[in-house]
Amino acid sequence: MTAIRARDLRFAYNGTPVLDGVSLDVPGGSLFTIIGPNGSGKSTLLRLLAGLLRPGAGRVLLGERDMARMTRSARARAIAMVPQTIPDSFPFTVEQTVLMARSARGGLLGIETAADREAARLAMRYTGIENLASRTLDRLSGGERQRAFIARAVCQETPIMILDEPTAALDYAHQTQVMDLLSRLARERGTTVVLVSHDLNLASLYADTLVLLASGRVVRSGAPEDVLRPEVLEPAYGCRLLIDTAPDTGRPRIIPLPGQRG
Ligand SMILES: Nc1ncnc2c1ncn2[C@@H]1O[C@H](COP(=O)(O)OP(=O)(O)OP(=O)(O)O)[C@@H](O)[C@H]1O
Repeated sequence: MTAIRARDLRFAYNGTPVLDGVSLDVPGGSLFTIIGPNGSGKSTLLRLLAGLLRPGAGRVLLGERDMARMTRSARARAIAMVPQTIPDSFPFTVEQTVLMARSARGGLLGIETAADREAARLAMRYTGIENLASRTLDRLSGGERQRAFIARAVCQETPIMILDEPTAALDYAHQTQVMDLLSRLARERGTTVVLVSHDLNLASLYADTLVLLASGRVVRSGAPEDVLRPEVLEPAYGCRLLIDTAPDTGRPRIIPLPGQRG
């Protein structure tokens, strides 16, 4: 089943084109990763898929529903979004932040039910931040703050979760913890997870489907071994890459080489 269908999406900021006819199908209950060089339009594409931006042309369909016709609250019940930049001056505790997800689902802010608090507790446990529940976000490290926002998205209990570089501020242990968690959400709850990542090795390990974007167009999409190939990646990124197969996982392993591509 296809959870999200994008058809010929075009988008420009103040007349400068950024997406130039992007079409993709995101399979339901899978982990879908968008990769590509800086400025290729990945965050813009995510914001269109989340309904936070309107395409200049083209359509986004959630199942059979046209995103352009959905109300804001219908979108909030369908999609949870974890943004790329997480504010560092955020005067709320971790628990309050996570509970905000319930008002996105239609509850009232500040009037949480026991079920809301239980959902928040579970989301914090899932993301390993239960012990930080009463700390305010401005007193957390970048990685802890990132996990608090992921917990908020988990607590929203939506069928679709969209995350912009969710592992960017995390050390190796927390990168794998977050990616294991997102994989579990896809396998156990059937959540459709769409994310942007610059970490091609993590993408190789965890993505069911990869899409490579360059200059606002889809260059290649498919299984990691079909996309993570030197002849595909090197022209897109403009650098040299050594790609082999990792002996223990059998997945493509990507090592950047010094110097630019000729
Ligand atoms: N609000 C904005 N106003 C004008 N131009 C923008 C805006 N946001 C992004 N852009 C431009 O659109 C292009 C695509 O940006 P986008 O953030 O979608 O790329 P990206 O692939 O996510 O980049 P990165 O990997 O660096 O995060 C860039 O050239 C960027 O400068």
